[in-house]
Amino acid sequence: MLNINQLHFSYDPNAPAYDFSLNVEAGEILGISGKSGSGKSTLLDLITGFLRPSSGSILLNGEELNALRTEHRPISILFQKDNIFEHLTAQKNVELGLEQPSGADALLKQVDLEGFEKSLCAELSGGQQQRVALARTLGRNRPILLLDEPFSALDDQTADEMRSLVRKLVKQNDWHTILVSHHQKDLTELATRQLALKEGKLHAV
Ligand SMILES: Nc1ncnc2c1ncn2[C@@H]1O[C@H](COP(=O)(O)OP(=O)(O)OP(=O)(O)O)[C@@H](O)[C@H]1O
Repeated sequence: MLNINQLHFSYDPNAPAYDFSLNVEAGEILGISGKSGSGKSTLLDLITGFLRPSSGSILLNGEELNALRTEHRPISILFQKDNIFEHLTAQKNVELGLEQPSGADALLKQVDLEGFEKSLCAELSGGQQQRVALARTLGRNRPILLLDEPFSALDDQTADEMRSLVRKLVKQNDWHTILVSHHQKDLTELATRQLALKEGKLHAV
């Protein structure tokens, strides 16, 4: 279980204060909606450690993550774009996430990219690029997955396919997943539970 308890943060003393509390079970996708500027990126940055809270805790299965530097937190992130190195092949991108460089092809197969191992990522479609990023996520297999508008740059059909794939992988790997999105379809079709971010706090939907 991922527990975020009263994570308190403010950009400066005169700015609005954020106070975040949430829980995510293994294999669950918590959807977070919120208007532009409501603080969705701020929440994700606090979880990854790019921002430091003034108080509160982040616990994964009882273990405190606050003290860990960003690169040591057991977290993968999938953004809308720029998740991969376009000048490298699909295989190389996946290998970057692995401790030993074997196994990338099997991971690419799991995201239906068999036959694209040697393709330059710059030549792949947006959906295929997201699949490469997911293969790398699979290879690292970190227990927390943050999805930041991950399907917004994709056409409807590709976004549908990606939602199915992500749903399957989260379940298979028991990732504690938080999805932030403006897109109602992402939230209704992917999230197992939803919260709305308003005025610095999370509310039940
Ligand atoms: N580095 C910063 N310094 C001061 N204020 C900031 C900083 N970054 C963000 N903010 C402010 O904090 C608020 C929340 O920003 P945040 O980027 O978290 O919103 P968001 O919900 O992710 O928005 P969007 O959906 O547009 O990406 C906004 O009012 C923003 O202007």
